[in-house]
Amino acid sequence: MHYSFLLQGAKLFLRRPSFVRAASTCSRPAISIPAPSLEDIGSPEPQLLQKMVHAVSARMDADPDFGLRYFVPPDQSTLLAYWPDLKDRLLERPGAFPPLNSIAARPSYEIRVVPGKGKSMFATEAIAPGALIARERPLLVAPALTPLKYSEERIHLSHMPENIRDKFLALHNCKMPSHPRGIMATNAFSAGNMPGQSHFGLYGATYNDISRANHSCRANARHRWNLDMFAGELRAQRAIAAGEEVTVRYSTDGARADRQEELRERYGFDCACEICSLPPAALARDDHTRKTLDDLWSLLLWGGSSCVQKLPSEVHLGCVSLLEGIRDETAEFWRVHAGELARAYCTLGQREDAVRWARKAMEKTMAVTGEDGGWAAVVEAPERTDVWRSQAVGK
Ligand SMILES: C[S@@+](CC[C@H](N)C(=O)[O-])C[C@H]1O[C@@H](n2cnc3c(N)ncnc32)[C@H](O)[C@@H]1O
Repeated sequence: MHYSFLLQGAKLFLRRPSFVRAASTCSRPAISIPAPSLEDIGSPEPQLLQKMVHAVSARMDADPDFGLRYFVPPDQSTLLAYWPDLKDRLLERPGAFPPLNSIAARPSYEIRVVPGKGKSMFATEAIAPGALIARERPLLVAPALTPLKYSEERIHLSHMPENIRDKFLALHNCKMPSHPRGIMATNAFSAGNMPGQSHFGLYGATYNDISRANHSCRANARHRWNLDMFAGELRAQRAIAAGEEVTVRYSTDGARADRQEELRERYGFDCACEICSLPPAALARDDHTRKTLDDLWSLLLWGGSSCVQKLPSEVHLGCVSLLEGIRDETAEFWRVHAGELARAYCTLGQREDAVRWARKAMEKTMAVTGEDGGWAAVVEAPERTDVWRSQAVGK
């Protein structure tokens, strides 16, 4: 069975954490978490993916009406390849497919060629953490989890309006020219699950501009899918200087060797970012810290928000200390830990620290969700918010 699931920025499955006593090698505070037995929980891992693909394939083979369908909105701005039902569900939403001029944002980037990297995105002005860099209607939105025979690019292309087909074909293809989904495999970002669809509903979005953002293991920007606008957004994960390259992290993490292998295999390049170029001793520390943070993150995802809130504040301080030690700006990590620290300092009535962490939580939440998550009010006047002194101390 040939299938394809190749998306940037999509962590499909959690790796099983090998749990965590961290940081002793980088003279940071040690973290010791009372972990549930993850061996007991087990992990879905690849069998689940395969089962899902087989299920789609079997249903398609049994039911000729279950094939992919195509939709082009009146402004011809995009091609949506969808499973039956999705179009109606999408179009039922108020204001679905808003016209292009209503989603436009003033661009703060330009695309230039960099030798060895191809087309690349650069900031044309200073960009604040959490701020919008680009908002763009994709050229193509298509299911990410599809037996290959149903979703070759040439089939999508035959439905694509001419003006966007030329742009799509001009995108980089790091696979062999004959690869049936090479352009999508190189350029698609996750558009998440579409409404009303479960595992068949995972979609990928391919863009004219956003797909020009290159990878860095210390990315300064993050992609998110905005279903209401039927558009993708790039937001800054940290302050970006005018002239700096705008980078995203393709779906890779862990130690340098693992990242390098995945990037070479999936995207055909050797990463030479500032982290991959660290000298050996610093690299060993960085690898260890990233692995620790990834394991902890997997645990938090398994445990959900209640697990996050039960962790002692020292754990969040320890994580922040680890993140600062490796200068990692991953917004997902930061928004959880900074948010919990802001809550803790609100509980203690320590205004200065509460505001400091609330500002960080606000910036990172903006980068992830496009909204401030209520943290702007805490930054403004913590004592006027519900979170101030509201939680039991010593939870
Ligand atoms: C999504 S495209 C990014 C835009 C691409 N540079 C272009 O010219 O359209 C992914 C491809 O860009 C290149 N690329 C991305 N990040 C890179 C990096 N850090 N160093 C070198 N090449 C990179 C690789 O060829 C990769 O397959």
